[in-house]
Amino acid sequence: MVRAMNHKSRLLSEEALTKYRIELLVKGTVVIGPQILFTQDELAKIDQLQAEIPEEEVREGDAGDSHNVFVKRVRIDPPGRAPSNANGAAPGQIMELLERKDRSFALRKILGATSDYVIRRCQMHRMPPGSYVGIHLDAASDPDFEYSVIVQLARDFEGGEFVVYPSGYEHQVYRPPFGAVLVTTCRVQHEVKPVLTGERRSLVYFCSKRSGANRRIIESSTAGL
Ligand SMILES: O=C(O)CCC(=O)C(=O)O
Ligand SMILES: [Fe+2]
Repeated sequence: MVRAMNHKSRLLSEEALTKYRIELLVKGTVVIGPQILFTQDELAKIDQLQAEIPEEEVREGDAGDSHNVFVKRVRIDPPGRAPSNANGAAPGQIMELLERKDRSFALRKILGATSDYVIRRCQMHRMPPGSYVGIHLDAASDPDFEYSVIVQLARDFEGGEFVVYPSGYEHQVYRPPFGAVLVTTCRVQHEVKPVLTGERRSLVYFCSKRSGANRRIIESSTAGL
């Protein structure tokens, strides 16, 4: 029994993982409920570590899209360079927590990979009232981004819905609760609606099968020739 467990996720049954996998394939987005991928203790640890990371205000996205959000960088993925953890001890500790074996195994199954995905970029968002993230495509930041994983870190806020716009389908509106994890493909446009009251906070990471330099600059310079 114990031996069999070694090859499985301790977080979820094979059946549950398959159910999430299918929903992600069919809809492009899936929400994994609270207390499944992250325990309360892990969320508290992330909260404690993030206090040490400096915050910047971001008003423009990588593709000129409009945002209004406070960002803490955990792992950066600059064009033309390989991803690296942001300075200081806390980013490395958050990455270590995200990459724990059971969680990586469960995510790999949900994302449908035979080998581990790498986390190319990771950041935390704080959105007081009036903040929003305009419509954008995550793959515009890095063409190798495949899935974004968004952990909900706040309980009390209104607005801030996550809206996806699959081409040829009705848009979908998500309001995941505290501790839930929303996984979405980086090839579908989406936005975060303005926060109305309270404060929305999230931890966002972008997964890819490729670990080399961000190919964004190379692609755009080729396009310009
Ligand atoms: O904070 C979030 O919920 C995700 C925002 C987003 O779409 C992004 O960072 O690409
Ligand atoms: Fe996004």
